[in-house]
Amino acid sequence: MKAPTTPKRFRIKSPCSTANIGPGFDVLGISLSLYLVLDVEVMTAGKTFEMTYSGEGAKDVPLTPEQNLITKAALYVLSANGISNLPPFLKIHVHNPIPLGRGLGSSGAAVVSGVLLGNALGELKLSQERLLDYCLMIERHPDNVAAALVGGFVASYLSELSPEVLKGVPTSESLLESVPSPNLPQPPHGIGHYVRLGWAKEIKAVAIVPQFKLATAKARSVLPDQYSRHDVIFNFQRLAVLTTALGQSPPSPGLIFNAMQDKIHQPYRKTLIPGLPEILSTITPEKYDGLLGICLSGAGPTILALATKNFDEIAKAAQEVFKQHGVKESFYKVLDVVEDGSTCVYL
Ligand SMILES: Nc1ncnc2c1ncn2[C@@H]1O[C@H](COP(=O)(O)OP(=O)(O)O)[C@@H](O)[C@H]1O
Ligand SMILES: N[C@@H](CCOP(=O)(O)O)C(=O)O
Repeated sequence: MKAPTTPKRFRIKSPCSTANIGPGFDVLGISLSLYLVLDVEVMTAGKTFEMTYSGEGAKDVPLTPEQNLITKAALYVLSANGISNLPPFLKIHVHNPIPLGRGLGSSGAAVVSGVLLGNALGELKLSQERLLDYCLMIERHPDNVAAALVGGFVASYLSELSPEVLKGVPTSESLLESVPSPNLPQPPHGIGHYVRLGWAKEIKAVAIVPQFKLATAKARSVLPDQYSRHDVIFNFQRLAVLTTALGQSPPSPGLIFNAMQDKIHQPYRKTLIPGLPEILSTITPEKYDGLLGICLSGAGPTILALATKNFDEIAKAAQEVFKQHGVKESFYKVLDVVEDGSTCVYL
């Protein structure tokens, strides 16, 4: 890629997200008010590549284009569109307040912002649907990336791809490993489908974040390949009710608390998250006025409580159970559901 004739500056913002919301494993996602921000300068001359980083992960996240998830996603989008490298004089500052490996969609935000970065650097003008296809080539479950890209409370599914189409689709890992090769395969069209659901404005998300990481890949590896009909129906019934119940004002704690129960992922992940069964069974709307429901945020270990009041009391109760189970350090954030999704704004 050549340097532009005039310098360009833009800012990309991608929100964090909480996925699953109990029964909606790999289906539901909500974007929340904590944003990964990229400040990008494409210069006509000067220093070659410079990436700086502040916030969560500053000590661990690699800052070379071939290793960093954000730039790898951008390089993939560029390569799939016939552009084999980044512009020669590029400066990126990343500010990341999203804790890594905690179930708040840090990788989803990194992937979405990287795909937007590739789109902007290559001046590709991809549609939102096509951007989602690119995100899904990298992060194969749609819940976090769909919510981070479009914003709000989102339900999504993936197309079933025919064996012929699937033959040309590399695994996410091999795709990222082959970055930055030229002419990587484009994603099939229309892999991801989503709908935005109603959200009652008075509901806030309390994220109780223990001070240990759990990689999503590890938390997915403990899940079984097959489920009983009973457990699948259990989740379907609750999922259908939950998608509407969270949009009703005033929200019903009785309906929502029960509709946030799950038999597909949380029971299997309890071995990875000390105190999880006790948190889910003892922190109830009967004991905590304003609580609507409580579940694992994404793959964990963060706990998500949906509530209309008493946020601090609810969060402290979860922290106390973590402490009793040996998780001494944790913090919490009271977050808003944000509707605007990811943005790229020229400065
Ligand atoms: N801002 C970022 N920049 C680069 N890589 C990131 C960033 N955020 C997350 N990642 C990558 O994603 C990994 C965490 O992803 P994952 O295990 O799915 O947890 P999470 O629930 O936070 O998405 C990190 O270890 C890191 O490799
Ligand atoms: N549906 C996924 C969601 C993972 O979310 P993350 O924020 O933990 O990456 C899962 O439960 O595995």
